[in-house]
Amino acid sequence: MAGFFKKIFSFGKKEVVEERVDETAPLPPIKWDQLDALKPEAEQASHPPLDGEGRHEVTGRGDSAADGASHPHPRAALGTSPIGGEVEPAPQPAPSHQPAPEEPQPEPAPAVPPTPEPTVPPEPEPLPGPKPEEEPQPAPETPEPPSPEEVPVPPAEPEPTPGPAPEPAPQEVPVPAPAQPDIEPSRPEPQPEPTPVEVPTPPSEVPAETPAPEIPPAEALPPLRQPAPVEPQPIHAEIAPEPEAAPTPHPPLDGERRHDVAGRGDGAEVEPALVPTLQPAPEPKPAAGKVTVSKKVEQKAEPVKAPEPAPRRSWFQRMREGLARSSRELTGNIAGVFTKRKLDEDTLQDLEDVLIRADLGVETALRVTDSLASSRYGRDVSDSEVRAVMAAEVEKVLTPVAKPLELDLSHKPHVILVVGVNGTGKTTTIGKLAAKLTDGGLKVMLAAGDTFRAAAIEQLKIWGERTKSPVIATKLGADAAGLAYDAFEKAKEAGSDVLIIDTAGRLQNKTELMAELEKIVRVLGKLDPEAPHTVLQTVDATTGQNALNQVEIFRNVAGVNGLVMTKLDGTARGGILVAIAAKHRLPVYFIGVGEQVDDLEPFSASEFARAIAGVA
Ligand SMILES: Nc1nc2c(ncn2[C@@H]2O[C@H](COP(=O)(O)OP(=O)(O)OP(=O)(O)O)[C@@H](O)[C@H]2O)c(=O)[nH]1
Repeated sequence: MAGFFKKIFSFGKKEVVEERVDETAPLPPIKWDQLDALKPEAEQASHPPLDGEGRHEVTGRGDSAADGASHPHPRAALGTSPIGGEVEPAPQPAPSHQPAPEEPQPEPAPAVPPTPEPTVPPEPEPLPGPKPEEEPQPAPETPEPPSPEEVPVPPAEPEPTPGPAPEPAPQEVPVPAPAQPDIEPSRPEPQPEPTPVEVPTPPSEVPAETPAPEIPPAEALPPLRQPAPVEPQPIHAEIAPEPEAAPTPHPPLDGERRHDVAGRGDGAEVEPALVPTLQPAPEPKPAAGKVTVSKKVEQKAEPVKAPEPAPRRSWFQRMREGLARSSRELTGNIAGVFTKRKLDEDTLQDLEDVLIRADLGVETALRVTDSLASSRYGRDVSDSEVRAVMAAEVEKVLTPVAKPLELDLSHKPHVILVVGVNGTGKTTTIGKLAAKLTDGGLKVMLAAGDTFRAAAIEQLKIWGERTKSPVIATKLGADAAGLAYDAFEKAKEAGSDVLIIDTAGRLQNKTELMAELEKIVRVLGKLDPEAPHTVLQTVDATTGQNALNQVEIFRNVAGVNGLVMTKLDGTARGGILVAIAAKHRLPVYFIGVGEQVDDLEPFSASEFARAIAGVA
């Protein structure tokens, strides 16, 4: 018996060792009788062999299918190393397990976000750490990618598996293509390509997995799964910078990190957004440029005020324009005389007539013709040569009278008595002169001595306001001499530098005029024997030859010692000034070429002579 048992036991071992080959051979002769008797014992004997490793392998295979649940755990725990190498020979069980891991795979795709989330906190470190840990999972899955290719086997199994993990795997599993979709869900577009599908999956990850293509295609599968984890990594890397951007506040949170990150990103973005919003606020500050617009508008308004600049033309320009009529008439007549004609007695006589008609006076006309005859008699002479000679001779006449007005401020005040015919511009000239003096820092007082005309009083008050000069006035028709006396005293009391006295200019009663002017001079002399220190006569250039008589009268009655030629603008009779200067030899201090305050300029003999002669 003992020997029999030994044989059987040893036989059994042989069978076990030799497996099926030995079993086929011996089965026909012996087995049935002995085995039937031995069966219970064999079963009893089977328990002891449990310790043997060989049964483990067998049972292990048989149990593996039944144990399903238990195996998945060890696989998950064991990782790829044991199973991975053996799995190839036993693919079926592996797929059963694979679907389970596959399920996690589809899950990883959705779950991927969580994986990155945990990885997020340790961005640099966790990345390497989680990779090896996750790799075991992808490793079992790595066979899966071939399984999708081999899918025919797994599809039946994945269907049962759908029970455990129904959602993604089952529907996708039935067809190998769906298995790909399993991968695809995590990576959508690559699906159309079968194995390349995996490649396409990496392409999304390509940047990180570029090394994977270097690995042979068989291994490409594992890298494919790795890329899946890798993908989140780059994502983390990408996300990482964001949290870095706004890391400080929320440091730790894993899953929330992304949320936080997103939140941070949002927050961080929000802050910058706020900042830019704040910046736009400062930008509007530069947008203060808008303010400039309003300023421009103001500037536009200003030019509206600037119509006055028109009279800003230079004095000489204004004088030339003012004498234009006089010059045109004169030069035109001269040209008519000397067109293709030699200088002879007739031409000289014609020229003399032209100059006299231009109010230059006989004396000045003779000076010009004499000058031409002495140098150019019997020669062809152009009108320009004639005008040049005329300008030179006129200048010679005017130069002695072209003197600046000098005020002796040793007299307090320096009294200026302004006389002239009505309407020649006395009051206006007083206002212009007061403006010059006050602008020069002198203290000026005005006296409204024309008591016969109310408008003259009011007009002087206006000029007083413009020039900030006090105006001494009395009731209409009052004694002009009495007013002059009072104004002189007040000017002394006020410490005025200059007192300017306006007077009436009635010529219809020469006796009354002379009596009044003499009285004013006499009264002023009581306060200062030398007053009035300056007696200015305004001469209206438009009056022509009458100006010569006016200067004659006022010079005799009031002791005029200086002239102001007014209204030279727009008259054709400016030559009268030359005639007056030649006859009376009185200083011409100023000439008036307009009604504005600055239309009073010192007289220049040269400029006036060239202007009236039409010489540039
Ligand atoms: N175009 C021009 N007009 C002038 C000039 N000077 C004065 N006028 C004008 O001539 C007019 C008479 O000027 P007034 O200053 O009142 O003359 P006035 O001699 O004081 O006259 P009465 O007060 O009546 O004695 C006014 O309309 C002045 O604006 C000038 O140089 N050129």
